[in-house]
Amino acid sequence: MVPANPAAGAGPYRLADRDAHPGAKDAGIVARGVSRILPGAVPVALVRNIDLTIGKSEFVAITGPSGSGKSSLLYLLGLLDLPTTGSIEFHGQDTSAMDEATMAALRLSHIGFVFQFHFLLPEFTVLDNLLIPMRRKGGQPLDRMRDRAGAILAALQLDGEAAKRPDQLSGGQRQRAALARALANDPDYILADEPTGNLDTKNAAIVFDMLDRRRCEKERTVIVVTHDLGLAERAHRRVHLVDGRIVADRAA
Ligand SMILES: Nc1ncnc2c1ncn2[C@@H]1O[C@H](COP(=O)(O)OP(=O)(O)OP(=O)(O)O)[C@@H](O)[C@H]1O
Repeated sequence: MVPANPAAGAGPYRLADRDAHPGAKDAGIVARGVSRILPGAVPVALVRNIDLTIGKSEFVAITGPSGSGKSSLLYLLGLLDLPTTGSIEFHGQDTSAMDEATMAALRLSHIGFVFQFHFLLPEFTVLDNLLIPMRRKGGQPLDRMRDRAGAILAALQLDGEAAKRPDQLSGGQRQRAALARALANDPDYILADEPTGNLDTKNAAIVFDMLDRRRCEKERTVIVVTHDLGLAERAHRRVHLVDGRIVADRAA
């Protein structure tokens, strides 16, 4: 149930602009007949024959039972893994024939990925974890990068933790730091694997608000894999997987 005035916030999450769902008309990531099969004596199909179009400014939740292929699909959509059959089109470009360097450049500029296990670099501070991808992308002076990183951290209520290393943070702070890093290069697509998993209500609400604000204010696309019914209910579209196949794809 979504409050009539989302700003009133009836639950842990507030949705800023639920009715602005633009549908898939401005297609950004298109999966066509995508399967991912691990070879072996008994091949394992992670996802099977997926057709999916995700457009600009959508907030999509990928749901399904454990082992249904949600993370595998997210990795494929985020160009972190390659389909065994079928193709992924990204911004109108077929990625099948791209080399790894081109894919890496696309990821660096356009995709922010929040992993299920944060994968922050343990030997660097939180601030440096944001500055590293920024410097790899380049294009602006270090002072500007620092200001931007500081603003992202402040928006996620992490301004006091910038100089800490990941092992000095709480679980919720680490999860938020991982989201901050994913946002460092202001990606067009934010793909997050269980971004609110194991978070308390307050931390989950901070994460959700940040994701929804990016979508709303900057027309970014958000795709989350989640078991969190609260988060899934507030997405504009829910794609449900069972045994690696899409069994439901519904606008909320
Ligand atoms: N490298 C791998 N080798 C063998 N099996 C794998 C591998 N990666 C994933 N799988 C299997 O593929 C299936 C899909 O995995 P995936 O992680 O995509 O599911 P999921 O829906 O995200 O699960 P969860 O909700 O538990 O995170 C699972 O049965 C998993 O055990």
